[in-house]
Amino acid sequence: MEAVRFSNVGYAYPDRQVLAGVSLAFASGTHTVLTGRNGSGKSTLLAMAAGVLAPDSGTVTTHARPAYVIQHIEAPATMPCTVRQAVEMGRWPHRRGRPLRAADRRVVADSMDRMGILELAGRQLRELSGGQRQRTLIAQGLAQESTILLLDEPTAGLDAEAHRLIRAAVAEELRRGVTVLEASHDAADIGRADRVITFESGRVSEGGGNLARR
Ligand SMILES: Nc1ncnc2c1ncn2[C@@H]1O[C@H](COP(=O)(O)OP(=O)(O)OP(=O)(O)O)[C@@H](O)[C@H]1O
Repeated sequence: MEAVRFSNVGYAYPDRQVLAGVSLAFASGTHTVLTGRNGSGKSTLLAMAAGVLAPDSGTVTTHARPAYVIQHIEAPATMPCTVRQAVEMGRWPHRRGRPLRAADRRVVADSMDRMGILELAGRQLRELSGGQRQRTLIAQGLAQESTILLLDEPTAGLDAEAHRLIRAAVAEELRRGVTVLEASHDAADIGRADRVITFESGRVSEGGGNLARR
């Protein structure tokens, strides 16, 4: 089964072509790390997988509604909202307008626990450090209980404990059959992946990863 497919995808911002002729398919339940220089197009590809950017050419097919976790530096830090409320937003796709139920609250608490932020539940987002905000966004992504998890540099700038929690959460999602696409520059993250895709000058190449080694 396939979770996401890019077919001959091109994308340009007004002053630069970022991706050209990219064709990739991601099998369900696999873990792929997207790597490559700053500005090589990893975030752009994740945004297209999430459906928040449409390709200029080619097609992107996503076989489920993904949970998309942007980097905390991309998120408004001053939004008047507590950590718990931010993670509860992850339940929106399940609620469809109904109030939060006990089962939703359990998922929210479990997601905060997995990111080690239970004790921050009542804090405003503006009162958090960058790493704490990043953990909150990831907890919001986990609370979505999606079958596709898109993570944009989830461990960048985080301490060793946060890094460990995120790796454990990714491993648990993979055990549950979730497909994980993750942009990362981290050698340890890259070493754990089933597939490693390197971005360069609008193109992608494949190499390394446990699938390639099998
Ligand atoms: N909204 C935008 N308008 C114009 N150019 C943009 C925009 N967003 C990104 N870019 C440019 O597109 C290119 C690809 O950006 P992208 O964020 O996809 O790269 P990346 O590989 O994720 O980089 P990083 O490792 O720094 O996160 C970069 O050169 C960037 O400057």
